[in-house]
Amino acid sequence: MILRDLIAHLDRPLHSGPLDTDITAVTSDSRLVEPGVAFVAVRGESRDGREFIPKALERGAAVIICDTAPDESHPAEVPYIQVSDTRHALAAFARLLAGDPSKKLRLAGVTGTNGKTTTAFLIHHIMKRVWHRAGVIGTVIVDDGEQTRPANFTTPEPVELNGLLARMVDHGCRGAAMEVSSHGIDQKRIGGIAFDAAIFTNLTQDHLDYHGTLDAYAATKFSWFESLAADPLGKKPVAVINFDDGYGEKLVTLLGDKMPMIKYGFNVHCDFRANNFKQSARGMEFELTAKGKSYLVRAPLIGRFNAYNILSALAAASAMKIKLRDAVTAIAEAPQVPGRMEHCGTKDGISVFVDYAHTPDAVTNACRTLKELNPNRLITVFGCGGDRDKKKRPLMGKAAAEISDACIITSDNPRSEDPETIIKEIESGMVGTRYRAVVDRAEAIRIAIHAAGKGDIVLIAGKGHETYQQFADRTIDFDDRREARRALAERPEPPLPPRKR
Ligand SMILES: CC(=O)N[C@H]1[C@@H](OP(=O)(O)OP(=O)(O)OC[C@H]2O[C@@H](n3ccc(=O)[nH]c3=O)[C@H](O)[C@@H]2O)O[C@H](CO)[C@@H](O)[C@@H]1O[C@H](C)C(=O)N[C@@H](C)C(=O)N[C@H](CCC(=O)O)C(=O)O
Ligand SMILES: Nc1ncnc2c1ncn2[C@@H]1O[C@H](COP(=O)(O)OP(=O)(O)OP(=O)(O)O)[C@@H](O)[C@H]1O
Ligand SMILES: N[C@H](CCC[C@H](N)C(=O)O)C(=O)O
Ligand SMILES: [Mg+2]
Repeated sequence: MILRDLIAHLDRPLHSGPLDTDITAVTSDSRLVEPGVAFVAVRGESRDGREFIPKALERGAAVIICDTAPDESHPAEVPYIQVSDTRHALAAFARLLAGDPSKKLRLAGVTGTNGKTTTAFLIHHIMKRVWHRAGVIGTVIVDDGEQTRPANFTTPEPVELNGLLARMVDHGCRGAAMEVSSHGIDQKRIGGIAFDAAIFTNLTQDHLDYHGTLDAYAATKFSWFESLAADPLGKKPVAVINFDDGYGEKLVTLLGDKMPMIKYGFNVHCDFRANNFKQSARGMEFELTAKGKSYLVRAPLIGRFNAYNILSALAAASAMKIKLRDAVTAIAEAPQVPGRMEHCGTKDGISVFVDYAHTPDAVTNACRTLKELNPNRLITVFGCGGDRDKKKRPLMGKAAAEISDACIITSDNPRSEDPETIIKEIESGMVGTRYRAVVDRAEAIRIAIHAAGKGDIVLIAGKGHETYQQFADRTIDFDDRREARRALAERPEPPLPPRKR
């Protein structure tokens, strides 16, 4: 695309150098620059992209985009564009160079502290059942309609994101579901992406390391809805909001009548309302009241929180013109979301579940759900990630201790931090229950599963689908599900029953 046409989409850019240059791609990483590629110098948290302008020029950058004026040494023959917001420019170039793919798909975005991955999986499943081809982008996998691969980010950077959406269009997908993280909103990774449905699942404590306060975190989430209301980008996006959640209620008030809205939850004021929720170890059912009709929803998922995820998936599907009856039928065969309340086996009357609960609210939900299955005891194994929100550590401890009968505190991904220090911070919130600290996660899992007896449930929380464990100096292969199965298999065989006389 010609540079002149690209910069027409930027907000009052200042420019120098030739504008008839052909631009083939864009990047914010100097290491990926080649001739024909535009380099956007983004100021990050640890590095300032402007440091890498000389490197980008050396590698043949076709244009430099920056938020300050060029220095004197800048070669006159290389165009230089000065903008007020480099992340906005990066997103705009990425989108335009990929052919603005979000406009060619029905796209549902999911934001909120918990439930994004699950909800995106559910919407993707419904879309595939009804439209045959659909894509998904999130924490666990990306599926471009033909190939599935493990994800790098929850919400990818603009070049990867638009490239994925373009491949979905090429592969004949009619729609896609994607997770919208608060980092993704704040860093404008979703800049210019046109959504048909925007879901708000809930907001509870997480990511205070990044956002500072819960209100600032909420404001970031809300800003996505406000921007869709102010500029729907040629679509008529519907906001799908959890109206049982305090922040969801605030969002409803904030949006007023600025955009169409579906409120969901268990309370009587909801447009998509659940009632008569029941669950067993195998799944759940509830009555859905929506659009003046009533439906019996059955799903092979457990946990009242998953009823919320299902409600929002059904509401989003309906907002995207999928017949509610078809969506309800599809949900009855919803897939297992990897590492979300994943049952990893039963032996000697002991059941083991792996769940990605890594926030205080998620730990509460996961523990409560399993307690509702009436185990003899609930034994919870968990830790907290290093280099992430420290304030959630005692709160996760408190949540696990309050509901579980026994806990083993262990390491999650310690990253650059000392695992024992993280464990101490968790311990400071633990009251009431019996617990032990075991730094080695495999050992902690083994101890819990070997100490369990008939009728007990073991919950291994925090790492879900992850297949690695990150330490300061190394990353190892690690999978809670594999460790759980191994520990179950290693349990000694029960003694033979006494001989009949
Ligand atoms: C906190 C955070 O989100 N950080 C992101 C941020 O990093 P940063 O601001 O520190 O960037 P930086 O390393 O200082 O680099 C600045 C710029 O210099 C460029 N650079 C750097 C080196 C070089 O040689 N040449 C060069 O051009 C970089 O490409 C970058 O554009 O910008 C980088 C590039 O744009 C991202 O890769 C990086 O994500 C890091 C890896 C990360 O871990 N992010 C996580 C926290 C994240 O985004 N998570 C959310 C999920 C959260 C959830 O909901 O649970 C997600 O959506 O995945
Ligand atoms: N709607 C919900 N409300 C509260 N807790 C939930 C909800 N859905 C899932 N959870 C809990 O949160 C955990 C993470 O769920 P999920 O992966 O769907 O969320 P996420 O928002 O994608 O998380 P992340 O931001 O880490 O990717 C689950 O394992 C479960 O314990
Ligand atoms: N998206 C979350 C995942 C946390 C998962 C947990 N296992 C950890 O490593 O802290 C984050 O990056 O904060
Ligand atoms: Mg996720």
